[in-house]
Amino acid sequence: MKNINPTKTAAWAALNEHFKAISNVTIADHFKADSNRFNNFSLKLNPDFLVDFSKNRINQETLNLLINLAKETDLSGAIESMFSGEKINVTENRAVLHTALRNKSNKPVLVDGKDVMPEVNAVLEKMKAFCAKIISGEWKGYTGKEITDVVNIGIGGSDLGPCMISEALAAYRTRLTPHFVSNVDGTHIAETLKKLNPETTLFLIASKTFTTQETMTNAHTARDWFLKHAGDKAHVAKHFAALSTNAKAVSEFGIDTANMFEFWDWVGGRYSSWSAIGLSIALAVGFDNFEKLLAGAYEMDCHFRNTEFSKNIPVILALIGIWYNNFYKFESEAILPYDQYMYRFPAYFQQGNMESNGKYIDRDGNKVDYQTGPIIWGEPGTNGQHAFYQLIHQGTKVIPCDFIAPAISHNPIGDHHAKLLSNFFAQTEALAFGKSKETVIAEFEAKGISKENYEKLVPFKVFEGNRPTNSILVKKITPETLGALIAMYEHKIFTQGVIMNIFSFDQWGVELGKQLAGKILPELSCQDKVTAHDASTNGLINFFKELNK
Ligand SMILES: O=P(O)(O)OC[C@H]1O[C@](O)(CO)[C@@H](O)[C@@H]1O
Repeated sequence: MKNINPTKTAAWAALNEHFKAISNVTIADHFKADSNRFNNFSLKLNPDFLVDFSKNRINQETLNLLINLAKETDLSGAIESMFSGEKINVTENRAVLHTALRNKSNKPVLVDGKDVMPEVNAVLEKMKAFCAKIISGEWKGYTGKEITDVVNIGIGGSDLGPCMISEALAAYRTRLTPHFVSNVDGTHIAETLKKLNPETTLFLIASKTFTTQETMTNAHTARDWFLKHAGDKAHVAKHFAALSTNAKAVSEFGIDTANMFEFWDWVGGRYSSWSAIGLSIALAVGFDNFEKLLAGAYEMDCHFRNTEFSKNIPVILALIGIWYNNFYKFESEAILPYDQYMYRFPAYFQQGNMESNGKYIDRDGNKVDYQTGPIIWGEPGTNGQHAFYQLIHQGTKVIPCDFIAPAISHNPIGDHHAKLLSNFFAQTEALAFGKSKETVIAEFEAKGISKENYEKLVPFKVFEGNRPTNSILVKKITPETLGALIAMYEHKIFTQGVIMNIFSFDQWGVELGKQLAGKILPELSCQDKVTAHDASTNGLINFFKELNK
């Protein structure tokens, strides 16, 4: 990958000029100027997957200049570097190959001259066989009963993806009930264990490193709870499996490596749901559906790798994001799924995006003087409408939003879905076009309300509009569609990282907190007052100790 400061490119200078010329042009103006705007500013991955990006503050010139930026920063070269297994995660000296995990072409992908596909396929086969045994009930617990509940113990990428995907595909559930424990707060595991019978529970300890404090603490608590009931350590083999890259730590924990599902250091934690980390997904929705998820992601991978930038969905979404973050200085983006099953999708991409691109050091080790990753947040519609949309419509901050919806519901009850989707369509229309003063007045007058009674209310009821959105409308949230949607955001994040000249696949920013927590932990149980920190931290720790006396 070439290290190019995006702000030093000719495209950036041209974008600056273009921004001055266009910043007062509204989304409504853009629609007036182009009667074919919907067709010109929307793309399809396939007949069932549409991305409409017409309700943005862009025109064709904006896109052309942004595409020049992608070309000048060698996005094409970076895409090939990633897919072909180059060690683009430089600070950890690793390749970045989540795409190999769903490489349905099975064409070789080389890391250090070795094809990774045989290993990938072997683990998939092992997962398939394991799922078949557990789901069919052939696998029995220590008292001879079938497994009924699967508890994934992991955190971050070893939790958010498995949980989000298992929930998003809940309509495809097998007979197994999945549970997810992540927080080191003892409440999380305690409340989960209350619902479980040790005789019929399978624990999956999901940790790339198998050293993460939260996960190992929860795993030990789960094992203690299990052994309290089962007694004999030999029974652990029937009830614990590990998903990890660290075979040594797995066997030290007491899990038979026959029950270990391996992945590799070239799979980033937040990109690992496609690997053995996805075992809880495969158990929850069936291995065939897990494979369909991979196939959907592969379709998006092929689109991303082979499509020219002007028609490339993740690239266009990434460029629009850069445009807002850097030129308009809009700081956050909301992801708003109009699908209750997808309620964890925003949280998933909070990690996906913010852990990948929340960085102020560029690939040359210098501090950047431009914006890198945005703040990502969101909730499912329509709940968000009754919570924070007020600010999106009339606040002083502009928040570009992605609206995501399926045309067909898994639960077609009465007119629920029509109501849901009418809101989905209405919101992006309202955000883009708003409501003028004239319309507000006309509405009052149509109701026969006198000017004297409505006059003071008018400013509060005006919506200035011009609030940007993307709409992603798919036929149904199937495993394939979900796989494609996830891969779409992954590649958007990758594209932004490449252009912003940062390393998207490390996460050094999580280390300091872990390091300090390690120092503080023994201080919490010692008798003496602590004095080693700043006045605030000392004060807080000492007050905590007092409260615990
Ligand atoms: O899978 P592991 O090694 O337990 O790590 C869990 C999570 O911790 C992090 O390393 C940092 O919080 C994430 O990147 C990762 O997803």
